Amino acid sequence: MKVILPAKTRGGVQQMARGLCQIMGREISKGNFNTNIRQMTPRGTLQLPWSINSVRTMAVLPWPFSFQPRDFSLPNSSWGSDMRRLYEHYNSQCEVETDDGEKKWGVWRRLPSYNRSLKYATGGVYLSKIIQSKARLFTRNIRAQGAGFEYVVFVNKQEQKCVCVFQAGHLLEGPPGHVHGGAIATMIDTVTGTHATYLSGPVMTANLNINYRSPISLGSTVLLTCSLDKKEGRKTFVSCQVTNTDSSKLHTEATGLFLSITMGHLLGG
Ligand SMILES: CCCCCCCCCCCCCCCC(=O)SCCNC(=O)CCNC(=O)[C@H](O)C(C)(C)COP(=O)(O)OP(=O)(O)OC[C@H]1O[C@@H](n2cnc3c(N)ncnc32)[C@H](O)[C@@H]1OP(=O)(O)O
Repeated sequence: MKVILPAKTRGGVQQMARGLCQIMGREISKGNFNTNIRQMTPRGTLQLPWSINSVRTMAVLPWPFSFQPRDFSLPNSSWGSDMRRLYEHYNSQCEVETDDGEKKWGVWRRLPSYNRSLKYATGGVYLSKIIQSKARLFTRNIRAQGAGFEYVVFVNKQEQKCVCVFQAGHLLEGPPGHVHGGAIATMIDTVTGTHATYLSGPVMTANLNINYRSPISLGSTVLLTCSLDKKEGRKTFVSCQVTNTDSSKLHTEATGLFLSITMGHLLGG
């Protein structure tokens, strides 16, 4: 499919490319996306977990990611002790110091939160400024700290695994005193989807199977642990377990199928 971009979307493409690289923990300066993608970091060679061609394909399509100044994945005053302790546990493994004092990436990587601003809807219709400016990632749309979804995602590329530390706020109530099943499903979809995207590039959820084993208390912190089951062509199969913080109690388990898409799919191409 050939996509011809309106001039005003090209800046957004640059922005999206930069956004992708920030998600991967790297910086990219304006204009060097195609030429310097393999040398964009002072820390070493960039190794994207999916093929470079798919990134190039994405880079010529109008799906701009935009980073807001606030990173919702960083600790805030609403985080309880379990949330902070687990954050520190994984965050301390994101960067390690060598014997000669040099800092290197560790096995884990914290993913910053992001807001994506899609300018076009299915059929290539340009979204109104009002819709664009009001659109929020579902899990980040409650402004009050601690009221909704407080979470941070860490990925481990070596083990093709990811963990999410999630503290469920009071606005997520389902059964009295416990978390709504839809809120749990939302987190599972978000984290498995993020993991599949990290491993395979842009995907959409095709299938999600969830078994609820024991309720989650409102206000508590749980761990979502996701692993890659297999990849078959466009299909990425991910499984997920939701447990208490020391993994001794299983709350929920799920499997998901994610299908790789092109941006044309979202634009109705
Ligand atoms: C870049 C780095 C960023 C990292 C940081 C990212 C952060 C990111 C944070 C946000 C994370 C949020 C994550 C939310 C993710 C959603 O919630 S997505 C929203 C919910 N999902 C949807 O709305 C999807 C709606 N469905 C569709 O659009 C289309 O059905 C799909 C899923 C794209 C598939 O359509 P298609 O591409 O036409 O595929 P199709 O030809 O029908 O099927 C292809 C194959 O898949 C199989 N298949 C299709 N559907 C199914 C199914 N349901 N069950 C079993 N098999 C199926 C087919 O049988 C076929 O198999 P084969 O015959 O090839 O063996």
